[in-house]
Amino acid sequence: MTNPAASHDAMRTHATRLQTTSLRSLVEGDPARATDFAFRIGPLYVNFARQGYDREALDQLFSLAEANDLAGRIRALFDGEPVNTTEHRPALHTALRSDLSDAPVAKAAHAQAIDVRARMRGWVQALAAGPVTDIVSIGIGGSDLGPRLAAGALSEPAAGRFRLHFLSNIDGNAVERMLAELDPARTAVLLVSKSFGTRETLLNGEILRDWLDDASRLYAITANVDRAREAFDIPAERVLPMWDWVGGRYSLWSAVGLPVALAIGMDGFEAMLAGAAEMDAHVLRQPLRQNVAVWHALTAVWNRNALGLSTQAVLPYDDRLKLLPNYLQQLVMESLGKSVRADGSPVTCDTVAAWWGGVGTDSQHSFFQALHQGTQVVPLDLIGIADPGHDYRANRDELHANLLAQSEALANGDSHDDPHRVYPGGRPSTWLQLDRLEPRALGALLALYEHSVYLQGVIWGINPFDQFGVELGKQLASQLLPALAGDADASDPVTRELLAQLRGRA
Ligand SMILES: O=P(O)(O)OC[C@H]1O[C@](O)(CO)[C@@H](O)[C@@H]1O
Repeated sequence: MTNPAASHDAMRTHATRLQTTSLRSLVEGDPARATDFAFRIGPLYVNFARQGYDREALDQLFSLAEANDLAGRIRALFDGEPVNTTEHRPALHTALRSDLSDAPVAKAAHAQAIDVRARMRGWVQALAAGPVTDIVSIGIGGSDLGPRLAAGALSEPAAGRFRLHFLSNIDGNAVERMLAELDPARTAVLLVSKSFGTRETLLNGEILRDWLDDASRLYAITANVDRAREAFDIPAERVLPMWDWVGGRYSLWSAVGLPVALAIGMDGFEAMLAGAAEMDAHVLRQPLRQNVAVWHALTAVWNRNALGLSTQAVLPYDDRLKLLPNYLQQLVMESLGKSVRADGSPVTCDTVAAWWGGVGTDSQHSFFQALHQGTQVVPLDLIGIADPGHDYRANRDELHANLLAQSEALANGDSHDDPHRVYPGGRPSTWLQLDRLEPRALGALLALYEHSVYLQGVIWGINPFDQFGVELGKQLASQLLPALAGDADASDPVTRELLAQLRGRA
C-alpha cells in the first residue's frame, strides 16, 4: 500500500504543472495520444485522449496503480477473496459470467450460476409456451435498474413475446397506473429481491399477489428462499436463487437478469454475459498500462483528486440507453459513496463524485449550457453507437455529428471578443463507443464500469461492496409509520411539524 496522502500530493503537483496547459494544446503537442490513449476490446472502443493528463502525469497515475497493487487486487476479486471486507465475503459477480479462476470458491460459484442459468432457460420456455402476455418485475435498486436498463436497451421494437413492466417505487401511483393497463389472467409477476426484506418490493408484491387471479404466476428471485416461501407462499420450484456473494448492484448477471432473458431470449441474455466475460478476461489478463478498466479508474481518480472535480456526467447518445445514468448512479455512488477506509479510519481524500447525466441530444437543450460556460468543470463519459440499427440515416449522421461536435467543443472551447460568447474549453471527456447496441457490447460496457468502480475503491482504500449508508433512513421510516397512522407522534420537533403539515392536508 502506498501512502495515499503522498500519492495525492504527487497527483496534484502534476495537475498544478498542467494548470495553464489547455486540453487543446495537450493534444496539439502530442497528437499520437489520439490513438495511443485508446482501446478496442471486441465491440467496445474507448478513447481517453481528451482527458486532462499528459504522459508524465499518467506515469504517476500508473505508479499509484502499482503501489496499490491493482493487479493483485483484480486477482483477489476473481479468486473470491473476501474483498467485501466489512461483510467478510467475496464479491463474485465475475463468476456469474466467466470461469477465469481456479480458486475453489470461484469455481463453485460459477457452477451454481450455470445451474441457475439452466433453470432460467426452462422458465423462459415455459412462460413463452403459456397464456402470459405481460410480465411485471417488482424490485428496486440493484434488483431493478440493471434488468430495466438492459431489457429496455436490447429489446427490438414490438418483437418480444412479452410486454415487460417494472415496478420499483413505493408510490401507490406507480402501481395504480400499471394495473390499469394489465389483465390479471394474462400477467406473471416476478418478485426480485436479494434480501426479500425490502419494504417497497414486499408491499408492491402483496398488492400484485392479491390482484393476480392465479397465485401460481407469482415467481421469486432471491437469496432468501425461505423468506419467499414464508411471506408469499412461493414454493421452491418457482424461486430462482441468488447468493450473498453477489452484491445487489452487481447482480444483473444472475437470475436477477431474468426480465432481460424474457425480453430478448435466453441466448441474448447469455450473449450479454459473454460480452461481460470478454471484458473480465481483458481486465484480468492485461497489464495495467494496457488495461481499460485501470485507465478508466485512474481517470476518475485524477479528475476527483488531482483536479478536484466533484461531479461526473454520463451522456449516452442513444435513446435506448436513457436509463444508463440511473443505473450508473447506483453502481458508482452506492459503491463508492464512503468516507471511511476499510480499516475504519477516515479517508484522507475525496471519494466518489456525484454522477448524473442524460441522453444526447436532448441534454444539449437542457443542461449543456452549464457544461460549456458554467463555473464548474464537469468531466463526461460520452457514449456513442456506431451503427444504431435503424433506417434513418440522416438522424444517425446528425446524432454522430452532435456527439463529435460536443466532445470537441467542450475540450477545445472557442475565443470571442464578447466575453459572453467565449467557450473556455478544458472540459474533459472519455469516449466510449459500441459497434452496435447488442447484448455482447452492452455486457462489455457494464462490466467495464463494474471493474472501474472496484479499482477506484481499491485506490481510495474503501469497500465498494457494502451500503450501510442506506439503512438509517429505512429504520427511521419504519419508526415513523405509527405516527403516520396517527398512533404516535414524532420525537424530533421539525419532523413533528412536517408530519402535521402532511396529515393536515391529506
Ligand atoms: O434486492 P433487495 O434486497 O430487495 O435490495 C434492493 C436494493 O436495496 C439496497 O440494499 C439499498 O437500499 C440496494 O443495495 C439493493 O440493490
